[in-house]
Amino acid sequence: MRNNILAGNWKMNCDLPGTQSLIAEIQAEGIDNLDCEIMVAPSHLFLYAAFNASLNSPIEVVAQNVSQHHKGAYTGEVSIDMLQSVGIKTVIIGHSERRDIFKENDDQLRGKVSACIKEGMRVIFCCGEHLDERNSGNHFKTVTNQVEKALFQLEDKDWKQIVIAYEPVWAIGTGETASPEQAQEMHAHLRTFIENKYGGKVASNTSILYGGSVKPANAREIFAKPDVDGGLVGGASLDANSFVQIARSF
Ligand SMILES: O=C[C@H](O)COP(=O)(O)O
Repeated sequence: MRNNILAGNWKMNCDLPGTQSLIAEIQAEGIDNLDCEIMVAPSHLFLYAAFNASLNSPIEVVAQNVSQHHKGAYTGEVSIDMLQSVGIKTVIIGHSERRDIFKENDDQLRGKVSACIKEGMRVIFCCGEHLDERNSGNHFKTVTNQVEKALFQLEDKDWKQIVIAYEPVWAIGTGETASPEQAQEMHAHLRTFIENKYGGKVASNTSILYGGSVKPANAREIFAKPDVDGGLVGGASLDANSFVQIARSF
């Protein structure tokens, strides 16, 4: 049985006081009886503070990225072991900003996913097409390729640690949301793609989140779709009231 999940990706926003106060504001909105897991992804620098601020609440603090290397001469990188040592159990991998701006490729993402799974981390794996890929009718192929290249080395049992986030790049931070029908169509396509490789049990137990300009006004309609199991939210996650409104939209 798969879970509903709402994850807030804070990207490169919020300093230390801002991180602590945003967590306190989310808690103050009243989040004890939500019908979803609730996660926030602050900057690496403030993960430990965020982890401490979230203790005794349903909020899980997760990381925005991780190195595929375990230790050594990788200036500026953060390892799985470092994340785990400050209480982090889940990491976002393959966000389109990591792919497009920082040129992370399928091989690196596959390495990151494999390393995380081996070390017991949960992974929120992002995939999504650019506008030209959708306009040329290649969006299904683009997205299934991303999933195949980074995830299809995994064994059946590993999928308990995988969450997928479908984020059409043209809908990220643009105010332009995929319609609920477009989201459902891609999520169903992905689930069938996973089923063809791993079988119905793995496919039906994998949470698939939608990301791209999710806000309180559109969340309920998107989350109502049968193959949409929640959201990965950027901009609207930086406002506690909006974020919790979205969390109440399941
Ligand atoms: O990780 C989150 C996505 O990039 C969506 O961002 P957004 O909600 O600001 O469009």
